[in-house]
Amino acid sequence: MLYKAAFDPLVPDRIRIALDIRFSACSLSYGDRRVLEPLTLTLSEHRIGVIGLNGSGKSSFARLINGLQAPTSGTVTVNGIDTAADPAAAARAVGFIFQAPQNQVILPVVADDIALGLTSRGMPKAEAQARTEAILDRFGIAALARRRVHELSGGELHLVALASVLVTEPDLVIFDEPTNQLDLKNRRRVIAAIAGLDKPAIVVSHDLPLIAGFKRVLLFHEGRLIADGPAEAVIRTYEAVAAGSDDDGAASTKPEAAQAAATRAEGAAC
Ligand SMILES: Nc1ncnc2c1ncn2[C@@H]1O[C@H](COP(=O)(O)OP(=O)(O)OP(=O)(O)O)[C@@H](O)[C@H]1O
Repeated sequence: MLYKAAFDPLVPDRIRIALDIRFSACSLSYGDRRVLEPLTLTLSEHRIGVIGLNGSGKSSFARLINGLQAPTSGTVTVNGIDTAADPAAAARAVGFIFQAPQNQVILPVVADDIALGLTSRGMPKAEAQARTEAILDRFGIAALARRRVHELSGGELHLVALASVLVTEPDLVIFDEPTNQLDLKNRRRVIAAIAGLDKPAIVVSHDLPLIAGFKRVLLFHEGRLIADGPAEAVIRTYEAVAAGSDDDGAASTKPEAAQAAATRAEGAAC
């Protein structure tokens, strides 16, 4: 089988955590450049994939969800939190694993960095240390506790970043290109960690096998959501969009390709 589902169907619905993300006429511009067209949608699935060509607006969309980016117009709420009105609450509710996880590390030693996320929220040091040990155990990376972060491999770093986000018990985790630049072994470790998550996750990725099997995948093209539905149908649409694009990956100069793809996706998403 070409695409293997990262989503674990064995996680029963009843232990899944509720998720309610609402975009209401939300748009985003950088200066006078519009990068996301007005978008209204509700997300509640346990696993949501976000795909699209380079520069299509995927990361911008993801950053709106945890308040890293405020909308230019409209609103985004996550479990009732308005992300622009209360970005600190949004950041607590939504853990974000960046494309380059080394950028989210503050302290040089792994365990100290993970514990910092707890002590900075007022947790006593002893409890923070105990929780840090527990999460390192859970990811099978206890041996990394006293290692220096800058010495870690890419895959180890992703797992440490995931541990540092999950230890704070967010309602939702967003992964921005979690398998980017990983070798096969580390890619598998990261995919297994995502599959084993008992929390909702949004996965932004060019790694199509990673999101295959997700019930909900969003396809962005030139700042527009052009397909929204089960992975298989949306991936087919994406392949059509990519085929209609220029060789250098820039957006297509043939709008009919995207238009045709979008029309097909509408049917698929129903
Ligand atoms: N801080 C910023 N200031 C100005 N323009 C930005 C900024 N961040 C992103 N952009 C632009 O917004 C557009 C969408 O970028 P975004 O990072 O959301 O795309 P993406 O789909 O995640 O791309 P990729 O797959 O390459 O990571 C791009 O044209 C990008 O250059």
